[in-house]
Amino acid sequence: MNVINLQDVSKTFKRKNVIKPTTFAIEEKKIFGLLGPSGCGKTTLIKLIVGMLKADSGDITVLGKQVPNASLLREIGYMAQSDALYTALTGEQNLEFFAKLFGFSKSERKERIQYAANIVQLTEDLKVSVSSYSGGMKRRLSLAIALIQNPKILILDEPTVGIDPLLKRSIWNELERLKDEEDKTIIITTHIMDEAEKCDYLAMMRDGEIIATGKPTELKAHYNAQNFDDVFLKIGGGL
Ligand SMILES: Nc1ncnc2c1ncn2[C@@H]1O[C@H](COP(=O)(O)OP(=O)(O)OP(=O)(O)O)[C@@H](O)[C@H]1O
Repeated sequence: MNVINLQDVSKTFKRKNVIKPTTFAIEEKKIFGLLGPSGCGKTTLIKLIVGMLKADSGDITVLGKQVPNASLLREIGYMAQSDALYTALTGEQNLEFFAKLFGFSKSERKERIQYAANIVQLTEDLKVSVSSYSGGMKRRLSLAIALIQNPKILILDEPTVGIDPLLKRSIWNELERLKDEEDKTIIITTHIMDEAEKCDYLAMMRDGEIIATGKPTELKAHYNAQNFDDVFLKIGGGL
């Protein structure tokens, strides 16, 4: 079943056509990667899906509902590229704030905060003010916030930038577990090739267009390419 459907979706900023008419669907219980060079429109596309931007034309549905729809806020955990955190508060207070927004009881909040902090290895730093967090810690806290309401869909904009390789691996293990054991659908933007390899499906983007889609192995085989840089080159133009 498809949980996200885009039909002829386009977006223009000040005469610049950032998303050309785009149609695609994302299947449930999969990790779906959007891969492409800086400025190709990945963030814009996911902001359209989340409902933060309005498309100029076309239709977007998430879980059968037309976007934007307030009831979808509960179902989508969104981690933006720039961290939207309350820096005067501690990590725990940030998590508490978002958990309260979603109406969890006190005991549920405690459980969700422990879970989310543990996933991103921030448990030890929960009582520390976010103003003294490093860039990587802020990314981790943003990921924890995206997980807090236990959403059906996770949309993560370059979630592992600035995160060390060991933690990156454990975050990926958790994403795979969430998909396999908790039936989550995960959308991730990246320009890191080894992350692209780990996705179930990839959409390769360039200049506001999806230029190829498929399973990572299929894409490489189809273009007789060693890696995704090669695929981009073979389609025409580089990363
Ligand atoms: N609010 C805006 N107003 C005008 N132009 C914008 C706006 N947001 C994005 N753009 C432009 O749209 C294009 C696509 O940007 P977008 O952030 O979607 O790319 P991206 O693929 O996510 O890049 P990156 O990997 O660097 O994050 C860029 O040329 C950007 O300058």
